Amino acid sequence: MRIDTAEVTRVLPEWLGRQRWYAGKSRSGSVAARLLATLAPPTENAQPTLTGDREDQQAAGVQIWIADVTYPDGVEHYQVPLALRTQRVEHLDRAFVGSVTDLDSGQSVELYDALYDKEVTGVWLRAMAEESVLDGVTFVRDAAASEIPVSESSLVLSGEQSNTSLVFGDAAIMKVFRRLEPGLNPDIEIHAAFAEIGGRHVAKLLGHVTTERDDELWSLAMLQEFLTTATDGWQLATASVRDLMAEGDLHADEAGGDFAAEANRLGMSTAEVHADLRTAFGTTVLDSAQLRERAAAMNTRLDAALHEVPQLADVAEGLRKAYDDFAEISEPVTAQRVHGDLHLGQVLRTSHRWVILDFEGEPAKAITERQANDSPIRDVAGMLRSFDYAARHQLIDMGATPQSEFRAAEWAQRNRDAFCNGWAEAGGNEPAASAVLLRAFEADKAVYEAVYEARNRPNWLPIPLASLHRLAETA
Ligand SMILES: Nc1ncnc2c1ncn2[C@@H]1O[C@H](COP(=O)(O)OP(=O)(O)O)[C@@H](O)[C@H]1O
Ligand SMILES: O=P(O)(O)O[C@H]1O[C@H](CO)[C@@H](O[C@H]2O[C@H](CO)[C@@H](O)[C@H](O)[C@H]2O)[C@H](O)[C@H]1O
Repeated sequence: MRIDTAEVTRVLPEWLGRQRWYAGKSRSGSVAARLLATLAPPTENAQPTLTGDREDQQAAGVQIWIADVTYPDGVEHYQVPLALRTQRVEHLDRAFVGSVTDLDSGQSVELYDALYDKEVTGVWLRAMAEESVLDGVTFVRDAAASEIPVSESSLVLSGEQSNTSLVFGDAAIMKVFRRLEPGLNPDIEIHAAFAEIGGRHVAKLLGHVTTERDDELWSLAMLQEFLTTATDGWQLATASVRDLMAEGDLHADEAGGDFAAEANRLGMSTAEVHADLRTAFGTTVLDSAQLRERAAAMNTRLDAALHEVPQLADVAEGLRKAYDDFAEISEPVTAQRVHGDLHLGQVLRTSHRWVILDFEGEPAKAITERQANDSPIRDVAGMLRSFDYAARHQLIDMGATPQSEFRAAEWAQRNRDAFCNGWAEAGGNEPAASAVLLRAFEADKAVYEAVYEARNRPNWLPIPLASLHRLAETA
């Protein structure tokens, strides 16, 4: 079975535009498909059927395609693993990408997002367990072969994510990176480093997948142990806010489901992760010239954001003042590897401890930028933003009143303080002592969030905008 690149190029744009992880929705780019690798030819991949249905008995081929999207100011590359089938498959309807023609037989070939096709996802795990190289794609095993659950069936996680994650049984989770860039993905890099130093607050790395092109390494996927008993911080924090709002007039410390003790432990765990990152990668110092450069970059991000979110004009002057204060910090600032996109959706509470996930950094930044050392206050700011989000997002659904606004602000403040105290107690500096850094980082993050919300969840845009008003006023 051979399919024509031009035909794949024809069907991809409409499907891409519907994917949550596709960052190009608000821009017009031209899409060109290219075949990266064939992981399994159609005839060699027949799997025993799960359901016994006839349609499942077709042998699907598996290919990794890349969608190169060209905009006036650059190119983005998206990974699109495709399952090639000879017939439409009803239960895969939501993963249908398009129909093309087999160049050899003239028959129709039905293309599906392979990550939703349970009959083919085992290819990735088997190749990692066997440390295979398939058509230039290298499958690396980072744990014992017995820890790779090759015979488990997969299920795609349905959350709003930048990548696509599949859970195999309840043993492993594979994240397939969607937007690709040259370089070892920091998520793989940091998990591998933590395996060496014995970091306690991350999930175990089981394997990863890379390829080489034009003498550069590209990261395609990462496999980790799946933490079955875990609940994510966003669910726990928003349940606490719901409990509070359901009570008539109680304060956050009086209502059931108070989150502050967990926020405090989360702060401590974050400080331990920062210490592990220092052990693994060392520290550097940001001098005044570098601080000015970072402030200039924040201003540039604000300039770009103003084009997409015109409401930012009301706060721009105050934010620029926060960035000026950052540029004028006179003492050197200690820098290290950081998480880069820390928020409540990136932390899991297991029965033993908080675990931090997804060390990729902000998906919108280049890998080199995400690997650059920064102040760990950047992560503290990210989490503080998340407490604002958890408190305020329910006001969007239920409608804000002066009283609910007040109570949401009180919940956010209580948990922000608890987190900062935990971070300081476990070895971070007191964040309040770094107030200028904290305010600038919070502002920079909330500007990023304003763009993110405008593109993905416009009804949530008021959340970062409200915080930006507060930050602009205090600058
Ligand atoms: N090791 C794990 N164990 C259990 N759940 C996980 C694990 N890793 C990720 N998850 C779940 O998958 C979600 C997405 O993972 P994440 O790494 O944040 O992907 P993305 O880069 O797409 O945002 C997380 O919010 C979490 O709910
Ligand atoms: O997909 P990622 O987890 O890498 O991160 C992106 O999506 C996040 C939303 O899912 C977004 O986070 C923002 O919304 C969260 C609530 O859904 C909130 O807790 C965060 O504080 C807020 O930044 C994140 O910014 C984006 O990079």
